[in-house]
Amino acid sequence: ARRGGMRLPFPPGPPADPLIGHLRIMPGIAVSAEVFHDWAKQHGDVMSLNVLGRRLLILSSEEAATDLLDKRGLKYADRPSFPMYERIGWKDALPFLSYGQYFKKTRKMLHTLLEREKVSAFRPIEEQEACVMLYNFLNDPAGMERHVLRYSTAITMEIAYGHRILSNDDEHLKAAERILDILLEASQPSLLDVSPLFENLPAWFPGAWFVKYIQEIKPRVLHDIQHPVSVTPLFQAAGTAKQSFVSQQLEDLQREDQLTPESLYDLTTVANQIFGGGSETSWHTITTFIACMLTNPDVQRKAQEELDRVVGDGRLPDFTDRDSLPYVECVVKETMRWHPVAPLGIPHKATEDDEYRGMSIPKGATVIANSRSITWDEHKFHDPLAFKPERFLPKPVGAGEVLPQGGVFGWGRRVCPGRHLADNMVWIGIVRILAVFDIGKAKDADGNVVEPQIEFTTSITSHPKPFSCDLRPRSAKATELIRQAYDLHMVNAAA
Ligand code: HEM
Repeated sequence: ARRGGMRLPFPPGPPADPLIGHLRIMPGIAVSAEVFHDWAKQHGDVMSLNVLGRRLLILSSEEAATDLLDKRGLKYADRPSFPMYERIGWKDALPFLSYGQYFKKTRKMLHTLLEREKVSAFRPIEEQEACVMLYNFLNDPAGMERHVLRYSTAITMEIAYGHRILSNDDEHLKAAERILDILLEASQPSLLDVSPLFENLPAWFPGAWFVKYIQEIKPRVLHDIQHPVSVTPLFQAAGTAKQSFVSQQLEDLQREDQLTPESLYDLTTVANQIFGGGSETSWHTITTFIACMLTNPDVQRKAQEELDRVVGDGRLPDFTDRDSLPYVECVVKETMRWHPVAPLGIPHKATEDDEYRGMSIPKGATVIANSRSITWDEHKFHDPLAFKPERFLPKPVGAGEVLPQGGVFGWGRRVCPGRHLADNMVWIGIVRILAVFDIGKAKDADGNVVEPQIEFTTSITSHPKPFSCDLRPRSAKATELIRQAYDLHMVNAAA
């Protein structure tokens, strides 16, 4: 961009090499959010990097991200290309789609299902699956990770496909778990980031690991996308299909005589976003919450005091209690602030030249809003690294701080379409765990307390590395409640 004949400067950044730019100092994806956060302290909340001639913009404040990605949403609605994700079978997955007709079509299909007013219809599924999670915690506390994964996967599977997960061995749980591994593996830098021409390298060529990887993983990925839809007509024919996004869409298409290979493909792709987008993210959030309770026992106690006071011990909390549980609400927010599921969000791309605060943003620049900086902004949050839910309570009881929604769910035209569903899934899961379980430190075989080490595995999303904890029902009454709720669920499941 130019002003008065003068070329505007690019936003500042760390010193660059004249030829390869910042390539040499670019951090790996696992630590990018932290490194960019540090750089921003020196170079400001709008930084730019040059990687082999490509411009990368890092926004490190809510203001900058809102000004560009929200207020000028159309200019930043595009995505850069994700060469590996596109080649392993996710080329039409909404998070990675370029802005255009197909994006608009699939986003609308998803939006229609997930609007704020519509998602309350899924509450019974969420409440039920929360009961299953509690029951699994009771019987197999060491398997906590898998039980949370089952919780989030079961909800999205039922909403998307009408498939009810009734066993810990259900194959869709493996598919959901696989997404975490694939996101990690396929986000490693590869020659494809430099040029698509490398796609044609022979698999034995040095550095061409991705050729074999794509060959191996793509059939798996495509199977995971197509399989749940391909079996739906069988369930429909047998009369056992539950109402779902897919069954509803299939019925509509059949009635309107619009069921074609293309419309079936679109439907399959969109349904996979509910499953792929929803199960991973809620799984990470609830596991992160458990890690935070382990390391912040005072917070846990305070939330439980509120629950005991408002709900008592005679029943499990449900959605009607939400407004009466302000501290629990803050715990959920603080979990999302303290460690956002997507530390760098998902990158956007500038579709035209732009200018901001007297600096030039060139067309084609990749634009990242660093959630880590935005939710740890010391101008907005006192003691930002500490886990302090009361920061969100109004003054004078709390600090009156506000959670930047964008730092959790993203921005503008690419804002997470599943955020209202996610909000419900995460809240009911967390509140029910708090109501009936004490999350404490585990003991080793010799009876010594294991001090928790909470670390994260990070690619585009971030998940706590395995940690041990002691999940203990809060009372005999709590155990009874869990059993009763589960029995009721099984009766309903059989119906
Ligand atoms: C705690 C749970 C969740 C978190 C923290 C989360 C976070 C995000 C973020 C940060 C983005 C990127 C936004 C941007 O580019 O600016 C995103 C996109 C997306 N999310 Fe979520 N999400 C969650 C749950 C869900 C659920 C439940 C679904 C589906 C049912 C979902 C589906 C999607 C899809 C399809 C996109 C891509 C949208 C696009 O590119 O236009 N997410 N999410």
